[in-house]
Amino acid sequence: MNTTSDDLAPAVRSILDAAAERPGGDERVSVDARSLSDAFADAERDGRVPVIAEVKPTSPTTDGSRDDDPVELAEAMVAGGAAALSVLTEPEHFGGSVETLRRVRAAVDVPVLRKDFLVREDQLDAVEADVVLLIARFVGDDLPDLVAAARDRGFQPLVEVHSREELAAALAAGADLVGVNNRDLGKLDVDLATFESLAPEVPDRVTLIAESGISTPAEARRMRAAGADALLIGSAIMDAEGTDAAGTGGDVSANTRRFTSAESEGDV
Ligand SMILES: O=C(O)c1ccccc1NCC(=O)[C@H](O)[C@H](O)COP(=O)(O)O
Repeated sequence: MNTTSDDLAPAVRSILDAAAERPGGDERVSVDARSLSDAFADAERDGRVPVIAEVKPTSPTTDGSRDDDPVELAEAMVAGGAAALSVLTEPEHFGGSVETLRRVRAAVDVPVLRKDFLVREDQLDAVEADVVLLIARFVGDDLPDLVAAARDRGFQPLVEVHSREELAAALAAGADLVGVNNRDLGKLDVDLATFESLAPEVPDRVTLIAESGISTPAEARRMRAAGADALLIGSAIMDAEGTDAAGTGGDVSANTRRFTSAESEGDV
């Protein structure tokens, strides 16, 4: 595993350069985390597809941005049946912040994932969250130590992979929450077949999440049929393309409901 400039899209190289500079927290955090697997089980019991809805104001692959209050967006996602939320804390390329995550987590009672590009242990201490993302491709040989450091602080580490090699590294590091990212961070292409090819290699004991590129209820069903315990969905819920001049976009609650009800009778 390596992350040389050659094998990363320029936007992703820029994200990683910024991440390397970003400071950590002043004090070690200790989190009383809300259980992600309980939240998924609750959703299944209610007949909702377990969805982690992402508060993602913008991104390198999004035209424009949504400037609505992130807390209002988060509450609308929960009203739409989201089992959990993901909040970008990366400021320079995604319009996120640790303060946004703090406000969202205080306003909702579902688990909240901190979505960022963490590369050092001290960066775990920047803000409390229930789940933290560790991207196998970016942390390389530090993955086992970062998984342990996250757990020591009370976080549930979600290890993101995109290849067989990264999946093997995640399992060797003891990950029990794995996300398969359908987006190739080398080219930024999205291919849902990525999840379909890796899912059969994942042991049943692992909670498996399909990430990125899910844009219709039919695609949500496709990922579930391939073995996804839950789905991480950002762009299709934020619907930034539908934003007006004030940065206000489509109905996030209705957008979320399309996915959480994707397996309900009558849905097409
Ligand atoms: O979303 C991007 O443009 C992006 C670009 C470069 C690195 C990472 C990127 N996204 C991070 C994510 O993992 C997604 O925000 C998340 O999986 C949701 O994806 P989507 O539903 O396709 O918005």
